[in-house]
Amino acid sequence: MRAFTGTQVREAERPLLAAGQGPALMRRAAWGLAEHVAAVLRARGRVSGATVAALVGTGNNGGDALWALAFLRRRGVEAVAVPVVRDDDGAPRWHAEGAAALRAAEGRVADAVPARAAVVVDGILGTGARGALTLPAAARDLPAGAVVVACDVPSGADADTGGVAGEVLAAAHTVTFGAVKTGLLLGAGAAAAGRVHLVDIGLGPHLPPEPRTGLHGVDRAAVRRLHPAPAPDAHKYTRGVVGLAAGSQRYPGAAVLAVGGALGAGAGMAHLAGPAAAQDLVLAAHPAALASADGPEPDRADAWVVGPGLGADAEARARLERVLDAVSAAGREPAGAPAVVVDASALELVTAEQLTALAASGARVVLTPHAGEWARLRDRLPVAGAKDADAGGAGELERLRAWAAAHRVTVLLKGPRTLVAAPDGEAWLMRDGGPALGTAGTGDVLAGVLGAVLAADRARAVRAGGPSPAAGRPSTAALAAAAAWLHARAGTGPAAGRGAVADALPAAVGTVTAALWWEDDGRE
Ligand SMILES: NC(=O)C1=CN([C@@H]2O[C@H](COP(=O)(O)OP(=O)(O)OC[C@H]3O[C@@H](n4cnc5c(N)ncnc54)[C@H](O)[C@@H]3O)[C@@H](O)[C@H]2O)[C@@H](O)CC1
Ligand SMILES: Nc1ncnc2c1ncn2[C@@H]1O[C@H](COP(=O)(O)OP(=O)(O)O)[C@@H](O)[C@H]1O
Repeated sequence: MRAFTGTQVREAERPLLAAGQGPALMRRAAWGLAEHVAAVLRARGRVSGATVAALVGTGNNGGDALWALAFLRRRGVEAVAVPVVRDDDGAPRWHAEGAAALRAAEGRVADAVPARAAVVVDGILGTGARGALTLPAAARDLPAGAVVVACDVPSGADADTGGVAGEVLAAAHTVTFGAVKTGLLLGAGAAAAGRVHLVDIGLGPHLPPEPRTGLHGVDRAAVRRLHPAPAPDAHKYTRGVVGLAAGSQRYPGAAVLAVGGALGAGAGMAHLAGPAAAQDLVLAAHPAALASADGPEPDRADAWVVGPGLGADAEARARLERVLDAVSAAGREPAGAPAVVVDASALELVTAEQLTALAASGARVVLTPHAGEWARLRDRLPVAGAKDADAGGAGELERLRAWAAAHRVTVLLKGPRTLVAAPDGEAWLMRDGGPALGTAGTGDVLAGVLGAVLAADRARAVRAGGPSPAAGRPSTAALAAAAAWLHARAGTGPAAGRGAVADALPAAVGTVTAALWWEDDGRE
């Protein structure tokens, strides 16, 4: 699934409208809307005899709602249209053909939503909305039991950004046309949209094809492609070696969690570079891991994870520098630079110059801040267009894109939903997971999972004859989204265990990864 801004969808519609297909598109959209409303009615009892009211605005969004009422009327529904704008002479200001269709179907017009309405369709505003909305009186006093179904976009939400500048009419369902709008997935718009249903109206061939436009969604099929099962002749080095500069005397546990994440996601080898306290704990928890002061030889690591539990002292800084040196040294070798995950403490330490050097080395670089780390990164390493703080939504996506582009790194922003943006603008949204993951240490596991996914990709590329990120290799942003999906699934599935989620998470990642890789291969 890929989501597009309302503006991109309007662009895609333009040639079809110019070719006179507007009315056909509208009827297709309205038919899909009517189908979903009928499904809501069926779930509540019956369709015929039920009352559906629509709040109808002045534009095509209102036109969709009027046509949908007309279709529903033909299925025995009592269809009531409530115009939200009237001209001085009292005549409703609305889509003339839609109104004619409703009249022909013997629908009614009223000034308020009847108390018996089982469903209220919100056809006030769609992608044509500009600026703040003040809800019309008829939208303020809806019957308590009525289910609100938004037509295309909840009125008041910006279809591009998910921002809500004024008031918004919250819906239980949004039936959207042509493509899912980014404003339905982000920020306040996502909260107001409820469940989103897509109706195909034939816009597909007209939507922008490039990966850097739109917002990609990640699912199981995508993750299977991005993090495939090891080849039958795989061995530990061809599956990917992850080096982890993690854990310190003060925070040794983070090393255990990060190494566990890497092993759970199927790394061929996970090798800790850390102090004795962290080494001991890691080996006690994961006998399969390696642990030493310096980690793998520079030419052995396919990916480095730096940061979990590193701390902020001079030693932490020196450990970060050692990893970055190893990466640039390896970048000069034929196999090319290993990937780097910059997480946790390393996000507080890394400098703009270091990011520039990493980008120049050709390494895949992913920074994994949570909201607090992200705010500090933007303060410490400011970028035009990434600074101003507004509430959530695609404003946030655009800031992420601007920052990623300026520093030429991929950024994975953690939180209740995970957003990934690449320097070229490619962006992914991962909405799996849940509050079960909101405990200390789960981010450390994610860093390890991401290290394993990136290491596997590099090892595959080296085996195939060259690590160049171009030709046929997945994008860094896609790999990061895949890692976030594995982590989220592990955190919410039955394998996650109860209570101390982070401790149980590496094993749960292993269960999810094994199911992803082996479940269809005919073995028990
Ligand atoms: N054009 C077409 O053929 C198609 C249109 N579609 C529908 O058309 C919608 C877009 O229609 P429109 O472009 O007519 O736009 P809208 O119906 O979203 O808005 C119509 C009018 O509302 C007013 N308005 C804008 N912002 C306002 C605010 N903040 N407060 C009060 N009034 C405001 C403006 O006068 C604007 O022109 C889509 O969301 C979709 O529902 C779909 O049926 C697909 C096909
Ligand atoms: N409410 C939530 N819903 C979904 N995912 C969540 C939620 N809260 C936290 N997470 C996920 O859990 C992880 C927490 O990471 P982080 O804040 O870095 O934890 P820590 O630093 O303690 O390891 C992230 O992957 C984040 O996306």
